[in-house]
Amino acid sequence: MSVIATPPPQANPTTSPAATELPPFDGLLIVGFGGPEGPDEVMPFLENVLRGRNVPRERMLEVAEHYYHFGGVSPLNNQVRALIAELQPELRRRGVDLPIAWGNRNWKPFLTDAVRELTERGAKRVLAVVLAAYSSYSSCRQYRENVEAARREVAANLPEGQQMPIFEKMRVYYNHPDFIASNADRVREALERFPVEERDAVHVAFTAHSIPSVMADSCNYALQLTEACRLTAETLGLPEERWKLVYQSRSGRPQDPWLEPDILDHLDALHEAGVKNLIIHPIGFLSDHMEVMYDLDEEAKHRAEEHGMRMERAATVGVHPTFVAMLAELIQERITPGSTRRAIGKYGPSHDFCPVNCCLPPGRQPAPAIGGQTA
Ligand SMILES: CC1=C(CCC(=O)O)c2cc3nc(cc4[nH]c(cc5[nH]c(cc1n2)c(C)c5CCC(=O)O)c(CCC(=O)O)c4C)C(CCC(=O)O)=C3C
Ligand SMILES: [Fe+2]
Repeated sequence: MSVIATPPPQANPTTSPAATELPPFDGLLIVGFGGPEGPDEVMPFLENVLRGRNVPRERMLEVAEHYYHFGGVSPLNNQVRALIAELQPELRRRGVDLPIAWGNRNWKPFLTDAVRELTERGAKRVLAVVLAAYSSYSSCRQYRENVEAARREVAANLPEGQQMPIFEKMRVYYNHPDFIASNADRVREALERFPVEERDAVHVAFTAHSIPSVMADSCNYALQLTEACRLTAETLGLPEERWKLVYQSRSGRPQDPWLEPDILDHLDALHEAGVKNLIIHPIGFLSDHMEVMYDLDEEAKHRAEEHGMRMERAATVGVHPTFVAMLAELIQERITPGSTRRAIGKYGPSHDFCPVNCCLPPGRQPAPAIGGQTA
């Protein structure tokens, strides 16, 4: 365990630079994963995703085929554009009027350009809104490192008279009441596609991106996912024996353990158990991007059909108004010192500043990152 200095008592229970020393937030950075928008972009995008990773070339070529199957276009970038288009007026309605820039880890528009844009606009303190609801190396720390790397790149070529902004990261929100409410709504929408008399027997498989077991051991990813599923099921009145958290989109080398069970194995098990009706809800993702379209709507759908099962895929939260309102609330909360920090369930609101070595897999050198505790 790392030793973390006890923070002073404050509304925000994390160690941060004394708020009085800092300028107010004056910019928002939306941080996404990125996806290709044409066939020529698929391979360079995948090279970016997998640089330095233990993922065999065959897996990369296989995933390239998933993208080509849809014309080489991931829907992800357009989904982020749609989300920002909803978020902007929602923020303005709340009296929050900050410039927004958007940048991705793996593809255009890149983070470095977004950081440069905010810097050129004279931003002094920027809140990074990462489009991921749970903590893990992939979904939290790596984004924090990516923003810091972008910040350094921009800082290295800073025109005279310009100053670099400070960057912080918004907390994860897997247990925010409005995140849970939006997910529950999505499952309900799918449930309504079943005949009324069958609804009481429909099973729900919640899915999330699998990650390597060593990565999972160093973070609360599975714990947070389990809690989000539990809270969503509770909201729906869904008994424990009718839902399960499973994983999808396993990558990596076959010999390395990743989080299980896989959705396809789960479909086999449900079939064995005589289950006829299933909803798959990708609670681990925020939009219906390529891994949802391919791994669920193609692969899992096909497996369900082989088993003679009815499978309905629930939508991700996407631009659900309650989800958009939650993002706006979290932004408002963070830029307004002393705000109430809403969360439900067992764990309370997640930290604003990540502890030292938060989500750091063993053997990985900590790279410089934004949004960490300073004491
Ligand atoms: C936790 C997590 C999230 C959720 C949090 C978040 O949203 O960030 C997520 C999201 C996404 N993952 C995505 C795509 C891919 N992920 C890959 C590979 C990997 N993902 C991982 C984890 C996660 N991934 C990991 C541990 C790897 C192995 C390589 C590594 O250690 O980094 C690969 C490589 C090929 C392969 O699948 O092997 C691709 C193409 C897309 C975009 C889809 C589109 O284009 O529409 C999105 C939103
Ligand atoms: Fe991924």
